[in-house]
Amino acid sequence: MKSWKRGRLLGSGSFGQVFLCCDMETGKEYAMKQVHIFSKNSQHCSRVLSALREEINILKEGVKHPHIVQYFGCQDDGVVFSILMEYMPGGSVKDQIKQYGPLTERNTISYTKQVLLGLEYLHKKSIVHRDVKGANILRDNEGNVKLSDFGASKRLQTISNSIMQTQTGTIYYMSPELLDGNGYGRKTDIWSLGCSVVEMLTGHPPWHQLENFAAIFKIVTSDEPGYSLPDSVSKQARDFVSECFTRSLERRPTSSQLLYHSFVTRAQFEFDGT
Ligand SMILES: Nc1ncnc2c1ncn2[C@@H]1O[C@H](COP(=O)(O)OP(=O)(O)OP(=O)(O)O)[C@@H](O)[C@H]1O
Repeated sequence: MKSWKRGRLLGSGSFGQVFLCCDMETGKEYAMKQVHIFSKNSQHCSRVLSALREEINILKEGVKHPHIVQYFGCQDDGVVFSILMEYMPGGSVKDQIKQYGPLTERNTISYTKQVLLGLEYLHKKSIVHRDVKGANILRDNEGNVKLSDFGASKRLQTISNSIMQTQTGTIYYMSPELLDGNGYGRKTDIWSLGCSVVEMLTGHPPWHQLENFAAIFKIVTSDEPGYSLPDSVSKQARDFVSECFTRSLERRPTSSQLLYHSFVTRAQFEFDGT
């Protein structure tokens, strides 16, 4: 990564910043996520760093899909850990909502289908994304989206010394089983996808009006997540979201099953008149 030059700041997250950067040999642009390393001399931190390097090398070689942001490598100089990845010029779906407001149903269908294809690919490889949300669905300039920030991001949190380390905002996308201490599984991503579809259609995930602690309580104890979709939203969309919010893990559908849901399959003929 010798010939890289760092460009403008693309955005900041809970524990790092993402910069545009350019390979001066080829002129190709990439995104570089940088995290300041906390207590780099501690044994724990160096263990996490080497696990992170290993993980990114595996992701770089073994995870390639049109709806997954590609990792290209990583480096650290003892102070900053940098991950080089595919540049998505449209920013995130969260950025889109911030700038233009909630998405139309048609746009939501298109993004949801693409995210499902990415999730199906990851899940078939036994990879759980763990952080599906609008901020991690990145856009090109032509209506295509890709999932970013999987796997490695939890380790980045461990090595980071960011004052924003508490992942504010992420709690709203977490499933009841995760908050109950039963860990992550593929079905957890499906719950978070449901939250992301609510975010696309309304601008916010369920329970967004509550503080973190109150939101956790509601997610764990309520039969139905707290959201209300606009009147114009179709029955298919409502049914898709409530399927994602099935509390029983066995009954909650998989990404492959959801790809056959009428919400995503009807897009072509209903909207394009074909
Ligand atoms: N590959 C990329 N291409 C273009 N922009 C990106 C890319 N990755 C991230 N960004 C921009 O940088 C912002 C910060 O990304 P980052 O992954 O650090 O945090 P986040 O996912 O928004 O939040 P959190 O860290 O809480 O999960 C994103 O919201 C997006 O606008």
